[in-house]
Order: sequence, then C-alpha cells, then structure tokens
Amino acid sequence: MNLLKYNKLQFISRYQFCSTNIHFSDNIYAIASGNVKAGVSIIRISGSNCLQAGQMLVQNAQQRQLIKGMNNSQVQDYLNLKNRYAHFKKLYSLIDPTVSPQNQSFQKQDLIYQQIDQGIFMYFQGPKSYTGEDIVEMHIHGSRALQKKVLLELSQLNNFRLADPGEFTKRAMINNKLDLLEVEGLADLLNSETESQRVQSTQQFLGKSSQILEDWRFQLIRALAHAEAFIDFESDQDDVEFNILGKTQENVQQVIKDINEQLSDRNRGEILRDGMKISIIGKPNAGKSTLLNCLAKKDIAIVSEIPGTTRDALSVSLNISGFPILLYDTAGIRQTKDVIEEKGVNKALQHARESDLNIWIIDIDDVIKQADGSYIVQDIKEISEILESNQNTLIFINKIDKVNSQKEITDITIRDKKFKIDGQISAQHNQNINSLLDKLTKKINERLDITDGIMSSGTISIITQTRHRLELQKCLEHLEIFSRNKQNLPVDIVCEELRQAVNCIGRITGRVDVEEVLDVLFSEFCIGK
Ligand SMILES: Nc1nc2c(ncn2[C@@H]2O[C@H](COP(=O)(O)OP(=O)(O)OP(=O)(O)O)[C@@H](O)[C@H]2O)c(=O)[nH]1
Ligand SMILES: [Mg+2]
Repeated sequence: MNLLKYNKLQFISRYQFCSTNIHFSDNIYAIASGNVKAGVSIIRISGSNCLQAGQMLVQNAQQRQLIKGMNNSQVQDYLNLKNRYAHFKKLYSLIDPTVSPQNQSFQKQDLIYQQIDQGIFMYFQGPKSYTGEDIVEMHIHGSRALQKKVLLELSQLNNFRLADPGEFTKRAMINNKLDLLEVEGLADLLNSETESQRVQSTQQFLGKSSQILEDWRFQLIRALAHAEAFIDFESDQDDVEFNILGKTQENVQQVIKDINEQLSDRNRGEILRDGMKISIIGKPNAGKSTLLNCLAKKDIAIVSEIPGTTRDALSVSLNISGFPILLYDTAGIRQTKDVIEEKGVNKALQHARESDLNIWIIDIDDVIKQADGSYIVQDIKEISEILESNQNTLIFINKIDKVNSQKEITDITIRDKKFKIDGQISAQHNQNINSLLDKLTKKINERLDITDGIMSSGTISIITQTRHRLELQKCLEHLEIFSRNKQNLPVDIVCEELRQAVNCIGRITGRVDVEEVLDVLFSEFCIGK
C-alpha cells in the first residue's frame, strides 16, 4: 500500500475540525453598537427564527392582513427582504398595549402596529454570516429609549433572549467562523488604544498568526502520519520508504527552528498587548513625580520639595508614539532608617530591575564639575548597579531652568565609570520634553526590534499572551524529545511526543481542550459582540 495514500485517507481527517454548522435552539439579540446615545444604533439578532422576527417588525397592520396564510418564503418575497441587501424599512411595534407582556406570543395575530422608527434592515442568511446562523441587523436611531423599546419588543417573542457577553462571537467560533486565536485578536482589537495594539490585534484577528500555527501543525501531522505509517508497515519491508523517518525529522527540525525564533522575541507581542513597563527612577527630590505628571499631562502624583514624598510606586497608562506604555513613578532611592520609606525604596529598585525600560532622573544640583572638566554624580550604589545591569536605561538631567547657561554635559562619571547622558530637561517647565519623547520612542523601537516604524509584516508576533508562550514552550519540549530520542525508544513511544506537540499548537488555536480559556475570554467581551 502507498504510504501517502495511507496518510491522506486515514490520518489527517482525524485532526480536522468538523465543518457542519451547529443550530442553537434559541435566538439571541443585543445592541451591537453599545448601550450609548448615538446617531445610529445597531440591533443584531442571531438564530433560526430571526428573519421571522424581522419580518414581523417591518409589517404594518394592512400588510399583516395581506400576508395571512402565506408561507415564510412567500412573506420574505412579499416584504422584499433579500439576503445581504440593505433595505430602508419602517419598524412597527409588536406589542398590544391592551394585553399584558406575559401573554404576548410569536403567533399573536391581533397586535396593534404602531410605527416606532425607520431605518436600515439587513438579513444575512446562514452559514454566510458572522455567527454562521441567520442574522438580522437593524440600524435604528441611537436613542436610549428607542433601543430599550426594540429590545422589549424582541423579548416578547418565544425563544428569544438577550445575548450574553461575547455570545455572537462564541457562536461564530463554535461554527468555525473564527478560531480561538482570532477571537482573542478580536477582543484585543476592541480593547486596543494605540496604533501598535491595533496593528498587532488586527493581524491576529485576520488569521495571520493562525495561518503560521496551522502550517506548523500541518507539518507535524504529516511527520506523525509518516511515523505512524512506518510503525504500521515496519514488518512489510518492501513497502516502507527507506528514509521515511529521516524526512520526518527534517519537517520537525524546521518547526523547532521556527518556534525557537518566535520564543526568542523578547516578549514583544505581550509588551505590545499589555503595555511596555517604563519606570522613572532616581534620588529623592530629583523631579520624578513632576516628570510623570508632565508626560501624563495631568496631576497624578504628589509633588513637593520634601525629599521622600513618593512612597509607593504609582503608574499611568500612556500612548507614546503609538505604543502602549505603563509609566511608573517610584520612591526616591536613598539609604533611610524610615521603615515605610525603606519599603518604598525596595519596591522602586524592584521596578527598576523588572522594567522593560528605565528613565533615570538626576537633579542638576547633584552634578559636580571636576577640575579636569568632567562631571560626576554622587554615587548611589543601587542605582549604579542597575545602570550597569540594565542596558535599557535613559539618563536625563532635570531642573535645567535653574542654571543660567546650559552646561554641555555629554557624560557623567559614577564610581569611575562613564555613562552617556541622553538629555537635559526641565520637567516643571516642559523644556526639552519632546526630545525626551524622541529618545524614548527610539529606545522603545530598539527594545521591540522594530526598525521600520510601526510593525511591518515581517514582525508578526504570534505570542501575545502568556498562554501562547507556555503552549509553544511545551510543544518545543515534546518535539525535542521526539527528535533527540537519545534512549532509542520504539517509534510508537516517541510518536506520542509528536502527538502532544500537535495538541499544544491545537490548544493555541482552540482545536483542543480550551473550555476554561473560553469561559474567561467570553466573559470579558461586551454584550452585542
Ligand atoms: N526648578 C525646577 N524644579 C523642579 C523641576 N522638577 C521638579 N522640581 C521641583 O523639585 C521638587 C521635587 O519634585 P518631585 O517631582 O516631587 O520630586 P521626586 O523625584 O518625585 O521626589 P520624591 O518623591 O521625594 O522622590 C518639587 O519642589 C518640584 O517642584 C524642574 O524641572 N525645575
Ligand atoms: Mg515623587
């Protein structure tokens, strides 16, 4: 028997999604455009009865009489509700004010049809719709009272209920319209606040990351098919392609190389998603809190001339040149006997060590000119240690408004070691802050390995959450055991490693074992999405 035939027919199908649509028994509706006052509001309904509901809402009393006895498709023709067309329609109430809401039903014939609005009506026949089910969308006026009224109308219908948060997307995922990674990308896109977050989440939502993962998964499934075929046909030597396992190793090695490349991305995807952590550090009274307020353009941190004012670290989210930043103000670093201040200092040092980037602020009064023309700063052991260990620290001299003529300071010496100065500023008087922002942007680009402005297509980060990183690390471990097979274990035993590796990738895109991820993810979506 031909091995390739074996792998195609009997193997790959085991790892594919089932493509049939799932029909949910109930219909869901929600305001898709958010529960806010706006020019236009979109009400979305999904489910097998949504067209009927839409039809009822656009019929006046006279039409109602005329279509009595017609079947569904005749009604649809009569009302001219074409699939995937925008129709301008009048919207009528279904509710008979003389009957209590509990007694109203879908079949009720004697309703009083008051016009409640007019707008755009669209019908998307499943499976070619967002959820894969039939969908009706009504673009009505964005009044809060009108939104409530239409939701109340829909609530009268049997088998119709308000959608849970993210439920439209959940149905889309169950019906294979989106995979888990794309859904996470969509959630990130909805939450995105900066350009880089928008770019990253869009590429994930549009399936670019999924494509790469699917390609790896396919390579591994092929390798597994070959390896399994080898096991099945081992006894029949004539049928076995001699170097079948060698070929398998080639595929696996390529995937190992690609995964390693992604894992060594210095957390770029996670940083772009969650924000880059930048800490302002320095001695007490240097002007750290003043700088935070200046960059945030509001008074967030307390500023005072008393050294040791900031005790606990506080942060603000900023958008710097399209990058999401979490900027931390920290306690001034010094030796202190005050127990609480000491805790603050330790926290500041911890922030400095863990940050993706630091800005060290030096008060110009602490810069001393030496006889040889060089400048020194009185040493703080801890800060110089951080400067030596963390290359991602920018050094700025503050309070330059205090001196009449600005000194040309290019570097300073701390403990006989020279450090380059990145600039001189006045945080209080907003002097040279744009140049500080330029330097910061350059450093952020360097940190994220971005050389050509906002992320280019060559800089796709598949890993945007810890969950993805952990699964890829596990996948790599399994692949390495498989490919090394130092103990020369039987092929069927090492194949299990390959199978586990396939599952790790499957968990990222949501093909296997993702219930708990789904629960958390969809609870964080808004209603109507
Ligand atoms: N002249 C001048 N004064 C400044 C400047 N920046 C800050 N100051 C003043 O320096 C003092 C200390 O400022 P803070 O921002 O509270 O300093 P800090 O580094 O946060 O101090 P701690 O919280 O004690 O560590 C305040 O009186 C500020 O008004 C500046 O650019 N020029
Ligand atoms: Mg402070």
